[in-house]
Amino acid sequence: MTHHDIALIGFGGVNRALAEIIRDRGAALADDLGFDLRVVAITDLRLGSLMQSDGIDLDTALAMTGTDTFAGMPGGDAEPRNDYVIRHTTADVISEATFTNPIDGEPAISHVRAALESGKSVTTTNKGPVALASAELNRLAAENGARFEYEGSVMSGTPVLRLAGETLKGLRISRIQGILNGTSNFVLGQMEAGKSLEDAVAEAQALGYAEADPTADIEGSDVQLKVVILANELLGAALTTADVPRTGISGITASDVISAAAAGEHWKLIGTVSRDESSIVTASVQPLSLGADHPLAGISGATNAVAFTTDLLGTVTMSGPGAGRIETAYALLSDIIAIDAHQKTFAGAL
Ligand SMILES: NC(=O)C1=CN([C@@H]2O[C@H](COP(=O)(O)OP(=O)(O)OC[C@H]3O[C@@H](n4cnc5c(N)ncnc54)[C@H](O)[C@@H]3O)[C@@H](O)[C@H]2O)C=CC1
Ligand SMILES: N[C@@H](CC=O)C(=O)O
Repeated sequence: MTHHDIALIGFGGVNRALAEIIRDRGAALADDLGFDLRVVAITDLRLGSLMQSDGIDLDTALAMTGTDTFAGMPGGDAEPRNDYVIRHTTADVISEATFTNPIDGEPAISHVRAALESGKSVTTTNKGPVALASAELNRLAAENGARFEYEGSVMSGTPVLRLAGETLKGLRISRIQGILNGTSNFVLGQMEAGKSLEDAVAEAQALGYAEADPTADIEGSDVQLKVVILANELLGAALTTADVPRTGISGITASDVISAAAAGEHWKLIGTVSRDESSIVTASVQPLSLGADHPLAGISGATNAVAFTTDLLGTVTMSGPGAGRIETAYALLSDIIAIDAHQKTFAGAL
């Protein structure tokens, strides 16, 4: 049986949900997947840091709230000490799930860099490092014999990056169009049902869908990061957020949404990536009112969907959860499974 020790950097909704999965399903996962998981370090802005190389008691950690602190526990400290913990933990996998910073990706980029420099693999749902530094971080991973995995950075637990990256090979994709933000899609649906934008955002926050600053969801910068990731990962582009014009949904009024619905249409925040005949890739983010015949028109709630326009298959649409604690934690687990599989393949090849 193989073992993976995990360090959780940021102990909010998503990494807590990963800890719950490990606590509640660890034994079943070991039977199914052939490896054991153990959490040996946790850091968080509010709780501080905890390093216990023989495994942290997850019931105790999960019972802690934002007013508690790890200080006073064996291996505990009131400060997160992210860099120290990442470099010195006995974990072989670092799970980075701190706030996404859409401007410069920090401090998450530094967390990922520190992990990879010390030969530890990384799983992350944080869009900043992936959209803003994936070339450097993938290079660093390769140089240090580690893996950088980020399935949950687009469409939460729905495996769009691996699915499209593997199963659409050999097709020419000319367009990727998607509903890529669960919060804004949920909010637009709630507005159709008569709720105010503010009340709908508060509900999305309570459900664990929204960013720490939900402006990123409403004003489109979250989708901007995701279209950069799709363009660069799946179309081999080298876009940055500066290349992607963006308009969010704050200008869409309740009456816009209700009158569109009366005409059989639905407002959606749409991210689009296009590749022309000369392979020039462009991208944008904007709200569009979609007619009922559009493949994305019926996607509701926090569900996300992506329609790929291809030469040999026409349009291929993938949909699934786009936000949520457990759904997103599954993406982290799927990355750990990929890291394990890669290590076993590599060991088998030696
Ligand atoms: N919640 C969701 O549905 C999804 C979230 N994500 C991404 O996953 C990441 C985590 O999301 P959530 O857990 O929902 O967010 P959250 O806001 O619930 O948790 C983030 C945690 O990180 C901690 N933190 C922030 N900066 C830190 C730092 N410098 N050092 C140590 N701890 C720090 C905070 O104290 C908080 O506990 C975010 O980057 C988010 O964009 C991605 C896909 C879906
Ligand atoms: N806040 C985001 C979470 C996933 O990236 C969303 O609502 O889609």
